[in-house]
Amino acid sequence: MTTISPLIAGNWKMNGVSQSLDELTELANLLTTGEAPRAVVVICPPATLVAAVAAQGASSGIMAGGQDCHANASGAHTGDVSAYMLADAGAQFVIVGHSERRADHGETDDQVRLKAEAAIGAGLKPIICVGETEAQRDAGQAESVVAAQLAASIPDGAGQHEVIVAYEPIWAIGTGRTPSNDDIAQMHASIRARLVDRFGPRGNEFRILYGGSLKPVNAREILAVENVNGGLVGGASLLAKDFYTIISAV
Ligand SMILES: O=C(CO)COP(=O)(O)O
Repeated sequence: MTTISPLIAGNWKMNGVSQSLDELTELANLLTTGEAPRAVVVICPPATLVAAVAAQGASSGIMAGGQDCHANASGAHTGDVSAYMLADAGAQFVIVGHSERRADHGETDDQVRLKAEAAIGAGLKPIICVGETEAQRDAGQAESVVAAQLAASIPDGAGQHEVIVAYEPIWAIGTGRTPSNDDIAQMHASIRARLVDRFGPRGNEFRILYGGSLKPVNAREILAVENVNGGLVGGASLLAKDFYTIISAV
C-alpha cells in the first residue's frame, strides 16, 4: 500500500471575518513553534478571506482552499466564484459537493463533477464530498449511496490529477455524533476499493478524508483508522488550539 501524506482541512463554512485571522496567526505560531506537523494543513475560509489566508498562511505552510466554485470560468453568474478566481486569490484546494451545498442549492452529482473538472482545469485540487443521510444508513444503503455519488461526482480524468475524496456522513456533521471506528473503516475500505476499481493502482494514492464531528477528543482514534488519510473539520477548525490538537493527532 502506498503511503499517503495525511491532510487536515478546516472548513470554516460561513464563519469568519477579518478578525478571525487572529486565529490563523495563532495556528501559524503553534505550527511553527511546536513539533513539525505530520499533515498537510489547509484552511478553507469564506471566499472573502481566501486571499488573506493564502498570503498569511504561506510562511507557516498553511494552504488556502475555497468552499465551492462555479463550473464555468467566468460569466453572468451573480454571487458565484470560479475556480480560476480562487486560484488567482492564492487557493490551492477547493471543496466541491459539500452536503450543505447539495442540500441548500440542490447540487447534483453531475454538477459536482463539473465543478471538480473546473477546479482541476484551474490547477486546484478538488476535495469531493460524499456521504449518506441517517435514513439511508438505517436502511442499510450507506455504501451504495456513497458508491453512486463517487461514480458520478469524480471526473474520469481524476487519475491524472490530485483529487481528494471526503467521506462526510450527513448525520454526523455538526451533531457531535460520529460513526463507530468499524463503520468508518468499512466505508473507507469500500471507497478505496471503488477508486482502485476505477483508476487501477492509482486509486491507492487518493486521499480519503473523514469529516463529521471530528474533534480533539476523537481525532486520534479516527485518524488512525485504516484508509483514513486525514480529516475535513468544521466547527473544531474555528479555534486554533482545537484545530492544532487535531493536526497533532495525525
Ligand atoms: O461539514 C464538515 C466539514 O466540511 C464537518 O463539520 P463539523 O466538524 O462541524 O461536524
